[in-house]
Amino acid sequence: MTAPTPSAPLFDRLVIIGPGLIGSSILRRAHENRAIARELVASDIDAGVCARVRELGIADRVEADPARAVVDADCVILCVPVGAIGAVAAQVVPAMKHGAILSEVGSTKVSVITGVLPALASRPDIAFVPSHPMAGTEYSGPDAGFPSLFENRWCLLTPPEGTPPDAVARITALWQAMGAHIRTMTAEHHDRVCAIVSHLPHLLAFTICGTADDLAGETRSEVLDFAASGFRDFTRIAASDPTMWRDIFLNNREALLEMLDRFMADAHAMAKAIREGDDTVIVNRITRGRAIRRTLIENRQA
Ligand SMILES: NC(=O)c1ccc[n+]([C@@H]2O[C@H](COP(=O)([O-])OP(=O)(O)OC[C@H]3O[C@@H](n4cnc5c(N)ncnc54)[C@H](O)[C@@H]3O)[C@@H](O)[C@H]2O)c1
Ligand SMILES: O=C(O)C(=O)C[C@]1(C(=O)O)C=C[C@@H](O)C=C1
Repeated sequence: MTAPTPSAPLFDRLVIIGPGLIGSSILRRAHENRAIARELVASDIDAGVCARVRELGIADRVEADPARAVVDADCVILCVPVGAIGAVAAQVVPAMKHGAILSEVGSTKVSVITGVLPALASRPDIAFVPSHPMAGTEYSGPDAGFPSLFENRWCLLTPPEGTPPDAVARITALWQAMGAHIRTMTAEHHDRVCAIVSHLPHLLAFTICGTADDLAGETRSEVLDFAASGFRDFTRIAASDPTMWRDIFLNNREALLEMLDRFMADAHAMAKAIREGDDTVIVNRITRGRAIRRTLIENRQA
């Protein structure tokens, strides 16, 4: 009796451009589970990041030149800030092999897809499958990543119309191997959803920290020293990377401003209720917030 042949890995060569928090987490998981890719290659614009990824031993090969890194890859995932994705796609696409898959993990989608499409115009053989893992932390860089980052988290796919279903199925399998659950949607819907559940909360956190800090400066008082856990929860989010968040805000401008307008209208309604002593409006608003938190906790436990 012959031993069963182990099934081939999902990808022969998987390339991560930008092995920071997200890219290095993908590498770590794929390094642990060799059914994901036979060979892992990483490339970064920052020589220090390349050196650190070599030290960490989470890629089989590290290339400073992204065009060299992607040669013969089955799948290339761009894990760079949103504002750099289009330019990096233009650098790597001409060097990609026939029939390979290009993916990216940007936090916004409409402008990212618009930015990548020109690079693909002369390469109809390359399938493009944008993805967005709804997982992260306030830390960045290759040391911040960890293999379980995507476990039990959503990963949103926004394949443009006409993307070959086989490529979507392979990127789905990749994220499932990362431990994520998949949802497919249009880029426009993605950007509106992320504007309210991710981008606006970050905007509020950056702003409230700035307001409190200004107040401390103006009154020369120690307001921030007394911050208890409520304010500290905001400061965790506000500690996120400035380049990443500048790019997200500027690249999801319309949806973010729409959600900000809605939020400001609701905040004004709350201010009016407080001014007028309308306890029904106040209590209703707080009760809704509490119910949302409880539902999230129950769903995560399920
Ligand atoms: N941090 C999160 O919570 C989170 C979650 C989901 C998606 N994302 C998205 O993932 C992407 C990466 O985010 P991150 O948190 O891993 O960032 P990060 O800063 O940890 O890593 C980004 C890496 O990209 C490199 N880079 C930047 N420009 C480059 C270029 N032109 N060519 C090659 N490398 C380049 C940087 O040197 C860095 O090593 C962003 O698009 C972000 O919007 C982030
Ligand atoms: O947990 C965090 O610190 C995050 O900011 C992660 C978070 C989010 O807002 O939930 C941030 C940006 C992403 O595009 C996806 C996830």
